[in-house]
Amino acid sequence: MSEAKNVGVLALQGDFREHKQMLERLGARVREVRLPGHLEGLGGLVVPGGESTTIGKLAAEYGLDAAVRAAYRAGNLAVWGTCAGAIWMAREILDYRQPHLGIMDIAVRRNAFGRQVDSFEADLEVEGLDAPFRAVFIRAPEIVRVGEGVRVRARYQGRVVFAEQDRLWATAFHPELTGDDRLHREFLERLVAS
Ligand SMILES: NC(=O)CC[C@H](N)C(=O)O
Repeated sequence: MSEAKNVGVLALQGDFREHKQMLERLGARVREVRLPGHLEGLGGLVVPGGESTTIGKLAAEYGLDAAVRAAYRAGNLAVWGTCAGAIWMAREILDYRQPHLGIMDIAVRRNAFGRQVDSFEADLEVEGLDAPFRAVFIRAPEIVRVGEGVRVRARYQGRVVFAEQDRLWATAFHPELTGDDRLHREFLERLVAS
């Protein structure tokens, strides 16, 4: 990468440190975002996995949901939600009422891959990548509906686990937990330099 990109990780709850480390290894300047003011000057924001109800409540309490929505609509923020982060981004969450960002035209079902298997790994064919991506699923959601402007980039057993809409990404899996940094690299490369 020729120039450092300014990117944030939402650091309210969940495994934001793993994302931060991976982004820093790729040469990005990474800021932990806990308050609306921390969004200033960022080209992208990664929302980690964790517990989507907790993330949603804390984000609402600190005014971060409104601030992220505004920054996205102003046209200068890319947002990537992973697992709980993807749930937070979804317009619709099946069966639950919880505060969320709701900017991405998808519907998700939490904990969609069965109670008996809390976590598993799988090699996914991801559109745009030339070799399979080892994906870690931990009590993962499924993307059950995608709107018209949404591109499906990966499925697992026919179910959507990676969706892209404009500057928004939602992955049901955890791309920060293996050494494979191809998606973090692509996310950074696409950001407008700031
Ligand atoms: N690994 C994760 O982020 C799990 C998400 C969690 N099951 C939720 O619904 O919030």
